[in-house]
Amino acid sequence: MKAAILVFPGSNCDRDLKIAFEKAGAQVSMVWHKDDALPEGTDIVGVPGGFSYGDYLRCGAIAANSPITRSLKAHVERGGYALGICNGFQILTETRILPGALLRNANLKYICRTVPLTVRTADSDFTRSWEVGQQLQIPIAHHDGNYQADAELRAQLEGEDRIAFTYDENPNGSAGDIAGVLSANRRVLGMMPHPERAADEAQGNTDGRAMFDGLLSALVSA
Ligand SMILES: NC(=O)CC[C@H](N)C(=O)O
Repeated sequence: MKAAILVFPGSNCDRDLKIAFEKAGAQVSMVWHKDDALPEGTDIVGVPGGFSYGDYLRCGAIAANSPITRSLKAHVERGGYALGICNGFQILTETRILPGALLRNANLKYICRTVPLTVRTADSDFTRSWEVGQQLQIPIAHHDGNYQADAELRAQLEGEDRIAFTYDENPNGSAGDIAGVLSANRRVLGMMPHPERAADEAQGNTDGRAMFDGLLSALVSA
C-alpha cells in the first residue's frame, strides 16, 4: 500500500500519521502542499491534523485551496482512498469532499483529552477490523471540532450508514454526537479524534491501530 501524506505550513500530526501507516506496513511519501502531483501509484492520501495556515479564515479553508488539494480532489474522484484526521477532516469538509462543517466547540475552548467513541459501521476499509457498537478510547485535540449537518444531511448519513464513529460523551457539541463520517463510496473517512495517537504501545493506547492494519490488509488484497 502506498500512502501519501500532505504537509501544509502548520501541520503537526504528519509524522505521527506517517509512523502509524508505516507500522501497518505501508510505503509512505510526504508531499508538500506546493507540489501539484501525488506520487505515482498512491493508494491513499493522509490529510493530517494540525493548524494549517494558522487556522486563519476558518480551519482548513486556506489548505482547501492549496495546489496539492486539486490532486487530492482528482484522486478521490477517481475512487482513491483518503483519510482526514482533525485538521484533515476540516480540510475535507472545506473542499466539499465530505459534507457538513466543523464549527467552534460548543464551550468555545480547546479540548485535549482521550474520549470514548463508539464504532457505528464496520462496512468500510477504515473500520472493518472493529464490530459495530465497539467502544474505543481515542484522543481529541481541537477547538473547532463541532460537526454540524442539518437534519436532512444527518438522515442521509444515517440512511446510507456513513456515520463511522460517535462520541459517547459529546465533548464539542457535534450534531448527533458524530465524530467521523464516510464518503458515499466509503473510501474517504474524516474524523476529529486522532487514531494515529493511539497506534503504538509507547503512546500508552493502541485502540486506533486496527484502522491502519485494516486499511493495509484491504488495500494489499485489492
Ligand atoms: N489537532 C488538530 O488537528 C487541530 C485541529 C484544528 N486546527 C482545531 O484546533 O480545531
